[in-house]
Amino acid sequence: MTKNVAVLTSGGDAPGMNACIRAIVLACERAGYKIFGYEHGYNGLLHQEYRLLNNKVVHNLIQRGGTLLHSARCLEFKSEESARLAAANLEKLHIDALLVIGGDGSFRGAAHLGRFWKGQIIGLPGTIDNDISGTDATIGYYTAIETAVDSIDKVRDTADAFERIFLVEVMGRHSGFLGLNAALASASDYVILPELFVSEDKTVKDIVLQLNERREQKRKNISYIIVLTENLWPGGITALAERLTTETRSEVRPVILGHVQRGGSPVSQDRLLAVKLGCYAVSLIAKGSTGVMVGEQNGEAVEVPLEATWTQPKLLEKLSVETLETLMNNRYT
Ligand SMILES: Nc1ncnc2c1ncn2[C@@H]1O[C@H](COP(=O)(O)OP(=O)(O)O)[C@@H](O)[C@H]1O
Ligand SMILES: O=P(O)(O)OC[C@H]1O[C@](O)(COP(=O)(O)O)[C@@H](O)[C@@H]1O
Repeated sequence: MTKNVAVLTSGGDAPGMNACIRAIVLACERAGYKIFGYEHGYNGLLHQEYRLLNNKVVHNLIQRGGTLLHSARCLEFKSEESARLAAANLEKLHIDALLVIGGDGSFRGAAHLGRFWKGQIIGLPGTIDNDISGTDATIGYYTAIETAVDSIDKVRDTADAFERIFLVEVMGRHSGFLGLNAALASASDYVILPELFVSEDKTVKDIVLQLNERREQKRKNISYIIVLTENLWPGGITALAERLTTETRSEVRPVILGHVQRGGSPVSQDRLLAVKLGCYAVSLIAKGSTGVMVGEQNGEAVEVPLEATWTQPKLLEKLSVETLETLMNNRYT
């Protein structure tokens, strides 16, 4: 049966969102569905800002960063009035199913809309933070690790040349996946993550202990790279850099990687996840699924209730944490 399907991207953009849009469009065409793209996240739903999508529009798109449909944060969407307006706009276009590519905030928005609209709603996890329960990885996460590792490798060159200590801030919002895996893959020396954080004093004491032990063993000046997850240190990276400068008796330079981590051509792991989840989400439309996010767990496609994506805790991988302790944070203890 022919259906009208709409897709939007919402919240922080992530590399691979375009690959996902492409897969959705091609899978919809194959199923005989008409496909609409709402622009600027939930703002597009409120202002009936959309375009028709087809295979020509998504040609040569899989490798491009950002999102063809643009993304946005739309605070007014949290109100009942906005959700009712969005529902009315979807009705006007006779949309049967809405696919939302975004993070946990976008899924809260999707669940909110679901209280006022009877169409099918399916979420697809798109965020560099990998902070969504119900899927092993999120679209954009692997590319962000690559970008952070590439940047830390460059910081290492100058750190080694000057035998300096660097403090590198990575994104992640309140989650340590990006920090943990970027630090491991770049052979950083210490990593500060929300999931393992005990206190400021303990962290500083640990770093000084590890650093001094390393200095003792090498019997010379050393370079040292500490990775810090954003939004964690009271007073921010500058406050920590100043404190470490005092306590290590060496100049500690802060570097914020920032939005660089959201850009770039998606690596193949993100493209693959994006196309698999895009096709799977479209296959669920005929089945009548709604109020779910699609994810990948141990190589299998899964549907999880939208609410579980933000209510269930997502734990760091045990093996990665153990490796971190051996090679980084507890290396000399
Ligand atoms: N509780 C909520 N109710 C309704 N809409 C929400 C809610 N939380 C977030 N949203 C919508 O989802 C958008 C994206 O959420 P945000 O948390 O900024 O990003 P992400 O989806 O990447 O986590 C918000 O700008 C808003 O439009
Ligand atoms: O671009 P903004 O609005 O400053 O948001 C920054 C935040 O967005 C992210 O890059 C992505 O987070 P979301 O995918 O949850 O939106 C976070 O890592 C970061 O904290």
